[in-house]
Amino acid sequence: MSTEEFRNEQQFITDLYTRLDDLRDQAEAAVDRALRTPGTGSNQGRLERDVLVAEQSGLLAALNAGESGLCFGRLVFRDGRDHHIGRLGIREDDPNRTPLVVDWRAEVARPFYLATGYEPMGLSRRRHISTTGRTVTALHDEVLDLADATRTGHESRDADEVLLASLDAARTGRMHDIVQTIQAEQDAIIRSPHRGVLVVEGGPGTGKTAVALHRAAYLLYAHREQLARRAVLIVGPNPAFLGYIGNVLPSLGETGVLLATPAELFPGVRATGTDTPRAAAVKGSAAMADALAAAVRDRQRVPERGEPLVVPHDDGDLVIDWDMALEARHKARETALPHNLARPYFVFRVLDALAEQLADRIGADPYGGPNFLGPDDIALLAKGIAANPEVYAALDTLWPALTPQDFLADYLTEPTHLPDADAAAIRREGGAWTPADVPLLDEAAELLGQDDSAALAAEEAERQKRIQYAQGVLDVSYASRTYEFEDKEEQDKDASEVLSAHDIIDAERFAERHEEADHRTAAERAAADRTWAFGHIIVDEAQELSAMAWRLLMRRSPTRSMTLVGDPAQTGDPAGVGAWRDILGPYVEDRWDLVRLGVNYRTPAEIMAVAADVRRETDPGFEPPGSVRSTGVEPWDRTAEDPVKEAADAVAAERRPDGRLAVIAPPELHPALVAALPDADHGPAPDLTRPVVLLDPRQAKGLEFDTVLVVDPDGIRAGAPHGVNDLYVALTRATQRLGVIRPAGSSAAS
Ligand SMILES: Nc1ncnc2c1ncn2[C@@H]1O[C@H](COP(=O)(O)OP(=O)(O)OP(=O)(O)O)[C@@H](O)[C@H]1O
Repeated sequence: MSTEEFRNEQQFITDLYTRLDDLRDQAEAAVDRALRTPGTGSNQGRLERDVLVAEQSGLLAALNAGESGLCFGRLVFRDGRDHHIGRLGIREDDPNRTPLVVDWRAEVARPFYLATGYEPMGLSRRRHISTTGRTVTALHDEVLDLADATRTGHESRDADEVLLASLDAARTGRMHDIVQTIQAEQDAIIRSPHRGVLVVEGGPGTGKTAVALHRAAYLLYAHREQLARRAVLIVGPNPAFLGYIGNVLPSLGETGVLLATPAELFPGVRATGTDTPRAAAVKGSAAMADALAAAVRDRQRVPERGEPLVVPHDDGDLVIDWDMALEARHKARETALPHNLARPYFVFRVLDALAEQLADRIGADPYGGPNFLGPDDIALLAKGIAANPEVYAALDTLWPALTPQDFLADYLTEPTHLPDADAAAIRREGGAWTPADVPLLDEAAELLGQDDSAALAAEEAERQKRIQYAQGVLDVSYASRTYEFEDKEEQDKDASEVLSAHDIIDAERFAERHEEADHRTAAERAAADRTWAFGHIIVDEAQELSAMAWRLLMRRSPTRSMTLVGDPAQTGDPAGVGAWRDILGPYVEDRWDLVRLGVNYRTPAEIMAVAADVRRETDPGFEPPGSVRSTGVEPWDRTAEDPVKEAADAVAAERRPDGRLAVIAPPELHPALVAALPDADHGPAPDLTRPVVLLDPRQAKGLEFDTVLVVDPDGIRAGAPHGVNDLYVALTRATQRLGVIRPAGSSAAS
């Protein structure tokens, strides 16, 4: 080992952290100063201060994120260029702002991930720098220019040493970033253009999630202006998964991303209920869109023929009959507006017709001459009708204003436009919203539209009040100017040249200037806005989404800038669509790209062989992704009279002081397992950082553990509707060891 090489690198790292500390101190001081500044009291002053605080806080978060593994690589080019690569770009405090360390996302850093001996990309040497805290622990050099005879003493025999060490490391219950070891096939996906739809398919452990998250970080770096304003949405299958991946982007210095499950995408609704698999499948099916559209039309009623609505009125009864309502409904529907927005057309049409009706009755000439009433009289009659609350009550029964929540709750009590069996599966009186209801609420919101005319009118009234107030302020200023300037003009003729507020601004603009600006981040605003259009959407475990959930997501992405990652072989959701063509066809036809990841970084070959056998039972030609490593540890498979006790014994034997163990079992076994495993965390959102957790196969999706015990695989396989897929998921979660426990009497251990 060349100690000099090591010392030099350590010195560089030490200096780099000193610079990081300086930058951090500066950012902290800037935030502190801004917060202490008393502010001018003006909104403009407050806004500037808030923007500064937000900017510096963001910078501080990024600098704090860089603390661990700040610099992890170095590129030495044949032409003498020499760059350190890190989580963040950091520059010297010199007039040229010389880069000290280059951000991994910069173009110049690319050879770190792509260069090979065959295609060295101008590199003479690539170095991986491993650190613990601020101390360099290892250097791994790869010589890419074979003509270069210089040796540092850190040349690696095995180019994948750093990757394998990272794959072998004990798990923590939280996903970590992979910036130090991104592989070439992954790099190509991470940096591919952000326009259009990109589908990333790959078997278990091929790094789909890792790639998706690094892609988000890359896009925010490469298109910061655009994406920071519109925000990036990352959709994951469940809250435990989002917790598992939640640290990766902050560790890369990115905080402006919204992570959500599809069930969280209707602001104001928390979906805490559960559906039967059958109900979830029906609610997720594309047929629901037509059923809901038809159900909304059903709410646009007309009286039965010969059974008109009669509304008592001062000037005589008003009669809303079949003809009148039908014609008004036709006109309203002709607008092609959503239900609530078309409603005023219906209402005004009926009001006009009623005014005519009354005029005909009151002003009719018994001798057949023209109506006695003039336009002004008829207008007066119309006004009287429009002021009659009973008229509105009648109109409400015909074309009610509806909220998505009221409409859907009502629809679910008596579902229509569905086959009887489907309707029976989703029929429900009250109860909490379920995840499968959320896309239906969104669909309903689209069909109904929001009649915000009342809100807009209130806002306009508020604005007028502000203008009046501002006018008052300007008048006072003008009045005082008269005296002030008259005095001054006496003494100083130039004083009349001085401009004052009223010279350059009118009341309306003055009022607007004093409106409160919205200071929330784009991600925060997006979370609260159902109609937000995201700059880019990344969907993990995309095969899980139902047709209705896709409709919701596509509405959030009018530009169709999306990255979808998934594996149809792991589909578990009852309504999961699976095939990409079926999912995407309706939205982008065939304008989408598909890339495949083919190397399994998680599951050792020994475990993958067991998992692949399960799939081959239904798909004999099945080929799993090749594992990048084997551990020499064979999975075990036991049959037990008491599988719960066996699981408890196995947990005691298998658990390690560091690392994480998961017991994955069908939900029916959970009560007994909870009792037998008092230490294991469990429930809807288990704490994955605990040494032992108990999960059902659906919860295990996307996660990984050092050791996995699968209890009752046949029970999992028998679960509806994608039992084989669920078992496949369960068997592919381990990075080191797998044990399978079968209750006696189930199929024999293989
Ligand atoms: N280039 C890499 N360097 C280091 N670790 C990697 C790399 N690529 C993937 N990994 C690791 O492999 C494991 C599996 O990755 P990931 O969870 O992204 O796979 P996946 O394809 O989403 O799997 P699944 O579909 O089974 O959920 C993770 O621990 C991840 O950190």
